[in-house]
Amino acid sequence: MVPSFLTSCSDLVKKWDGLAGSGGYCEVDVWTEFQALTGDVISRTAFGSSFEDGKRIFQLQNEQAKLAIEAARSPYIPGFRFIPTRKNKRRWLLDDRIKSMVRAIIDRKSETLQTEGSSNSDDLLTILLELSRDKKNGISINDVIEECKLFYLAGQETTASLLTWTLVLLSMHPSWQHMARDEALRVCRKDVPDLECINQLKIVPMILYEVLRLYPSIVSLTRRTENEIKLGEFTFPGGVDLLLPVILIHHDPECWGEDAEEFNPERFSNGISKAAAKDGRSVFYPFGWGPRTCLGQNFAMIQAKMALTLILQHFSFELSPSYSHAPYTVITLQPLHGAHIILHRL
Ligand code: HEM
Repeated sequence: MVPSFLTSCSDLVKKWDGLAGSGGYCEVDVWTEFQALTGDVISRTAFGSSFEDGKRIFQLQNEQAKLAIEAARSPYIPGFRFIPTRKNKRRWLLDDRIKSMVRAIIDRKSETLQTEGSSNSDDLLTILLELSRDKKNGISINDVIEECKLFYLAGQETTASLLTWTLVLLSMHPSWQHMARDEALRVCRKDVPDLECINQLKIVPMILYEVLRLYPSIVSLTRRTENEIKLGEFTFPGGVDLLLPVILIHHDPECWGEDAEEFNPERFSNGISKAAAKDGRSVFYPFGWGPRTCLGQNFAMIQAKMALTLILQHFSFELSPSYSHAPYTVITLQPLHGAHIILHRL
């Protein structure tokens, strides 16, 4: 996992270095750049050597998700989704293509597993295929396909959103940018960061938590009551959909104090539980909570720390004059007009 992170993050820094050219600076839309980075990382982790094919699948999935959101936002007409309109036909075609491409990767991988065994690969697909071989407790090939798709949907944009808002906020708060860079250079020097040095960072994770508090990638969670349940002073019958407004709780002065709207990573200096007026663990939900909590939170945090450390080691950055602050939600919290940042090579 970590080598995949490093390969992808180092490629990004090299690309930016090239763009900076002899002038030593360049402007990039980090929202687009980080989506490509996190897609690359997940594709490598999920599909190993087939990661280029995986990326093509993910592009099709993106298009499919956009069409699904458009449909969900249109007035509901029963049965309309079965009518062969241009967009519906495109959705069906995308579904077929994605499934057949994933199936082709799976077939190739199964063949390699049969001839070479699994000792050389630790990608998600190999692990899932090993599970699907267990006839008694195993999962079906359809489950394998769905898991690969979910892994990408859940992990790509969320992590890109975290990294994007981090660069935006560190541009708005240069003193925290300096502190983070000092730490990155002190702990990891100019070396390629490994897991050991990443784990020694204190300020970088404080910053990432504060970004997730103010700009949670997923702004609300839903739950359905199974049976009658009492929550605080309210009693809900079974079958009720509840919405947990993560972003509102994260901005509530009763939980976080009068400076709840301010970017102050210091509040996380003694860990999550001490960050809020109440126990931080009960008012901080960037990765959800309970049995359905995010499976990829460690994956996301290691990737974000590694990417941020590499960027801090090589560049200082500021907002472009063309940047306009407009967070909006399409599944994840994203910048409506992109996030244009000027990078200066150090
Ligand atoms: C900053 C990055 C991320 C954020 C903020 C985030 C946030 C979340 C949230 C809020 C949930 C819903 C939890 C709930 O309902 O209680 C979730 C679920 C999930 N996440 Fe993440 N996630 C991130 C990255 C990732 C990554 C990188 C992966 C995979 C590599 C991933 C895989 C999943 C999966 C599989 C679920 C579904 C768990 C289930 O329903 O049982 N996430 N995530």
